[in-house]
Amino acid sequence: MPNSAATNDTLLALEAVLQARKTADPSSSYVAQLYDKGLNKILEKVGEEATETILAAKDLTPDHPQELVAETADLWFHTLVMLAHCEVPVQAVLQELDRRFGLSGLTEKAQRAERTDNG
Ligand SMILES: N=c1c2ncn([C@@H]3O[C@H](COP(=O)(O)OP(=O)(O)OP(=O)(O)O)[C@@H](O)[C@H]3O)c2ncn1[C@@H]1O[C@H](COP(=O)(O)O)[C@@H](O)[C@H]1O
Repeated sequence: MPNSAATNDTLLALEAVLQARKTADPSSSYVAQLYDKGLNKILEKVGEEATETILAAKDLTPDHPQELVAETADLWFHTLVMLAHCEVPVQAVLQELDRRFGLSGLTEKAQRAERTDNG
């Protein structure tokens, strides 16, 4: 089973913090401020960070990867806030990636088309 314990531990520890922030005072927490502003604001941030990640990748020079690393971290962080707000566990996404692991995207796409054809 493909699994990076360090990566999963970090994501799951962060998820626990994001859950705890649901009862935090917005004046003391960026995450609580996002929850307070609601889903549209969270989605706006996900879109903004996705755009910034794309721009960082386009401007990437091999000896300076840090900007792309930082923007990708911002994007992942805001998607985790989105999942927490929507009550979707991070574990469900990790399990879905594990389920897909080793399955070619082309094979999966063909299976999807077959399922659609069969109603
Ligand atoms: N990983 C992060 C993290 N990554 C990015 N950010 C914040 O996300 C924001 C995104 O950057 P922007 O420049 O777009 O922010 P901004 O201009 O203030 O945003 P807007 O006013 O435009 O909405 C910044 O304020 C970053 O500090 C994060 N804030 C929090 N975390 C984690 O979440 C935990 C809880 O945070 P708090 O709820 O603030 O305690 C922290 O301990 C961290 O582990």
